[in-house]
Amino acid sequence: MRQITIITTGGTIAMAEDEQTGDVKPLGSEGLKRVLPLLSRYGVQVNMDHFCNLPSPHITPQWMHRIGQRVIHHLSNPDVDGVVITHGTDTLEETAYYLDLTLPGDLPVIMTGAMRSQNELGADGPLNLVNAVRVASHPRACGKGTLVVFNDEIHAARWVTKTHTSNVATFQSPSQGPVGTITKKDILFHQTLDRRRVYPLLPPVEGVYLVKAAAGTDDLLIQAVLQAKARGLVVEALGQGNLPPAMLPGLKKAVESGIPTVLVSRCHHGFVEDTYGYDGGGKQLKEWGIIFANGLNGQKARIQLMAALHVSRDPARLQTFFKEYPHG
Ligand SMILES: NC(=O)C[C@H](N)C(=O)O
Repeated sequence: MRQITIITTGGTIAMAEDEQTGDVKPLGSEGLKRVLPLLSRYGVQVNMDHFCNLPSPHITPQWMHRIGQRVIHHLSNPDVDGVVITHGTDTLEETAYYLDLTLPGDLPVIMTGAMRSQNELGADGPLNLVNAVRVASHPRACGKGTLVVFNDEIHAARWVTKTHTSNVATFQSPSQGPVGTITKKDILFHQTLDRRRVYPLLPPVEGVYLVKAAAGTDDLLIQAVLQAKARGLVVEALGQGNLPPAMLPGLKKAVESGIPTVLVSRCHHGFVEDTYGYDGGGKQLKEWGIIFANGLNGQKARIQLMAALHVSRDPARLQTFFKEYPHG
């Protein structure tokens, strides 16, 4: 029998709907135990660690670090073959990516959750949990970094994102597609994944801000970031990595005052590049020393910067980190 530990952290998978009001509220993960006997047919034995019970908008980077330490604690037990983490879906991709960047070792670490709470019609938590445990106990899940199992699909932490507010097929990897599929009888991996960089498992550096560009936006929010003496800045730019000119004065000041600044695109596919030579175009931003992230979305680039700042604050070095671990 393979042995898998489930670490529960909360989210809708640990919630129930109030029959009077319809509000969905935290309940606890005890109800999930009901599905565990199903797993013996797959030759898996499961232990549960009820670690915390938070809606995922309450998960902070500090919590991500605590979850990472908990994973290491369980994986250091030689009898444990893999870990499943249940988590709210709203910030699941950020925790998954943090763990992907920081956890050493090759044993499977699988994250899952639910879009419908435990007593809602068509609740997806039980199936997602059983599937996640099946993947965690599969030898081919080793060495792939943190994976997200949801709605019969397996996604890489580096590519997956929440795409729908309520649909059970919310987790998608827009640029690459899923890395695997779960059928009733089988687990099929159809993409290879290699991990390139592992940052130290330290509490993520606080004070890294994410600012989004839109048509005509100015530098008001960047000025606030400057005043806050931020440790880092991620700017979600337009298209291939271009900004409205009114954002530039604050941005230039941020770069000149040594705040490591990372550029991503608000597009779901593709890379930011120094293509355009007009005012605010990517060429100018590259010349200023802004770090270009390869196909990462804004929230994940922020997580990577929070982890990478433990290793270096030098924009040129950080640029190599963001390049050598491509995501698009
Ligand atoms: N489906 C969910 O888990 C959403 C919930 N708001 C959470 O992230 O905790």
